[in-house]
Amino acid sequence: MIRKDMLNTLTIGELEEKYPFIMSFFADNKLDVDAYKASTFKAYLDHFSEEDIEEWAIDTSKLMDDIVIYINQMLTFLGIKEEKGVESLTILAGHDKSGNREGFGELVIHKSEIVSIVGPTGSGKSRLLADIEWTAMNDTPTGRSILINGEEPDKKWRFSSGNKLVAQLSQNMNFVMDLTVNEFLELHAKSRMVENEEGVIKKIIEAANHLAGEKFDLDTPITSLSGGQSRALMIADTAILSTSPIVLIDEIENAGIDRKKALNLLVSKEKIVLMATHDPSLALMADKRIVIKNGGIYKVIETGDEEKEMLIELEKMDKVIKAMRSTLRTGDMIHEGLLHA
Ligand SMILES: Nc1ncnc2c1ncn2[C@@H]1O[C@H](COP(=O)(O)OP(=O)(O)OP(=O)(O)O)[C@@H](O)[C@H]1O
Repeated sequence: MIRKDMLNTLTIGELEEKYPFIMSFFADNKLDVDAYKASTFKAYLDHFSEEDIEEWAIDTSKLMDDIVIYINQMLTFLGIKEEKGVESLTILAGHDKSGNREGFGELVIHKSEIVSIVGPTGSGKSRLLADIEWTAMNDTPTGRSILINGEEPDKKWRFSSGNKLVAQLSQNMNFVMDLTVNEFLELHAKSRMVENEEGVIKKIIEAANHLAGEKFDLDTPITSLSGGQSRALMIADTAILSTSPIVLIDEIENAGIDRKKALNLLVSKEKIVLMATHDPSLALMADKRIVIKNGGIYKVIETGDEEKEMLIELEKMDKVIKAMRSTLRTGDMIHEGLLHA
């Protein structure tokens, strides 16, 4: 469905692409829009002079209403459902903490893309994630705006609890409920009204155990999960159960989970993933990285071939550190041989 305010941003060319039948509306109303494909319909109507309007009895405000009615009636008549999910997320520039405009116009992130957010402590990484979660409309301290599929997002995203735009994995994951893992997942699955609850729960626990160092089962009380286990559970739960098309991760800690597997699990679900991180191997796994400085997006870097090659080296180093960690855990000595593990 189209709303009248959408006519303020969509050009006639875009309208024709989205709603090809609109051409007969222009023809029926004898509107020659050929030279105005790059303008909005409103701008096209505004070009008529007083004389034109009088001579041809053009009622511009009625035409604005009629075009909306026409499009919506045609969509209903043709049985076209426009709910296409979230294909892209656009960040429109705001300003940094000193009020300087951010150094980019707009940044578009597409489905299945991973974007990392890097920057010093306190620079504003969490603030950027919060702007996205709140679908900021120039109403947060940064003055940024967020568009979904290139359009102003529906306010429903802010307030509906079931149909959330964003699933957020935050730094602190403290459970206070007295439930077993199974009860917790059951509650969640019920609230999402999934079919085949049991199968889904099984899938989540399998995925969580795949991520966590130490295994746990469905009867474990969630309050006795370790930091790594609860994080693994939340990641698996978000990837499998959550319908939110955007996942925001505020630093995947090194708390005993395989972060690379975690990321792959989240991304394989055709989601948009943004993660704040200080970790080079995670940052380079992303397609792009946003560098934040003094509260503003300072630059956006594409992860090029050279960096992707470095990622292979980093993975080797990670493996060495992992081997040393498990050597420490089991009470053995660290030795040079581990460097070639
Ligand atoms: N553009 C901005 N204008 C005004 N205030 C901002 C801006 N960006 C961030 N801030 C504020 O600066 C403070 C620090 O930001 P934030 O917590 O996002 O930093 P961070 O990079 O996530 O830090 P850490 O790495 O320690 O988690 C917050 O209070 C935030 O609201």
